[in-house]
Amino acid sequence: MAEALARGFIAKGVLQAGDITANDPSADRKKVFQSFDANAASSNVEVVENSDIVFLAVKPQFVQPVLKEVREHLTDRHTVVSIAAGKTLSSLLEAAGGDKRIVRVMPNTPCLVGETASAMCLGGRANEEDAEAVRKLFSAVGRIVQVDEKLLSAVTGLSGSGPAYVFLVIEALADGGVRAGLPRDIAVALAAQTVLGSAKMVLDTGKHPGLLKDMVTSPGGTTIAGYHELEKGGVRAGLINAVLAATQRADELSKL
Ligand SMILES: NC(=O)C1=CN([C@@H]2O[C@H](COP(=O)(O)OP(=O)(O)OC[C@H]3O[C@@H](n4cnc5c(N)ncnc54)[C@H](O)[C@@H]3O)[C@@H](O)[C@H]2O)C=CC1
Ligand SMILES: O=C(O)[C@@H]1CCC=N1
Repeated sequence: MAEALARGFIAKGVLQAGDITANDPSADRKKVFQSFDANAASSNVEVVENSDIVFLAVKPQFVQPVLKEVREHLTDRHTVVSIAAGKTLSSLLEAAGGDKRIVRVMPNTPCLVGETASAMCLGGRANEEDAEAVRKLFSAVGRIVQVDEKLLSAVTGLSGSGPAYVFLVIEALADGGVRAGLPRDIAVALAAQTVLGSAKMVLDTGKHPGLLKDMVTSPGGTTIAGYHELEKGGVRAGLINAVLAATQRADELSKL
């Protein structure tokens, strides 16, 4: 995620590569950052010393140890942004010290292509200036909304994890095309463009997705024949349950 965010911010010109300093215990991961001209640090403290906005993009179980490692170096200058699933503002503040400016963001991987769906909430002494700085970064790579922290697990279950569900849908649609005789590359391209175009119609028209579905569905036609199979297969309930299961898992992670 750190790489996807950094590459996205640079691609959209909201940061220069030289503005970014990253650390990772893995030498290979550091080389990835250097490959696009970001600075590699030799410690997390060095990252904090070189940055105004400090991103915490480690796995949830490493968030508290990393914050404790750098807390003495976090000053009034710093906005701390955690993207870790399930790590609450109160646990972040406890590890960082209560007087810090902390923002929780739940992004998703399409930030890499400038199309993230992200949500944020503010904690500690974080103020409107911090919110604006984070909004500026994430709006450059997609959309960001501000929500109450109690909704962040649901955001994680829907848009944080959601790209995986959509990739499954694209893969399965392409498999259907292959089963019906299309070459794989053409099937994947048509499936992905269909998802992209449909998503754009929802966002651009503001019309209810059910209404847009009805516009495709001719009486006695092809679409209703296919659509009936999706309902028989429980696709709708499967997607609802996926979001719910991931939301519950985010809640569980917040209690660990
Ligand atoms: N992958 C995704 O789609 C999303 C992930 N997230 C959150 O982002 C965070 C990172 O997830 P991923 O990027 O998927 O994981 P990842 O495992 O790909 O990246 C984490 C990186 O942290 C490094 N690391 C481990 N210990 C460290 C330390 N002490 N100091 C500095 N770096 C250290 C690891 O070597 C690794 O390169 C997680 O907390 C996850 O909940 C949030 C939204 C979406
Ligand atoms: O699977 C995960 O835990 C992370 C959080 C949201 C997306 N990926």
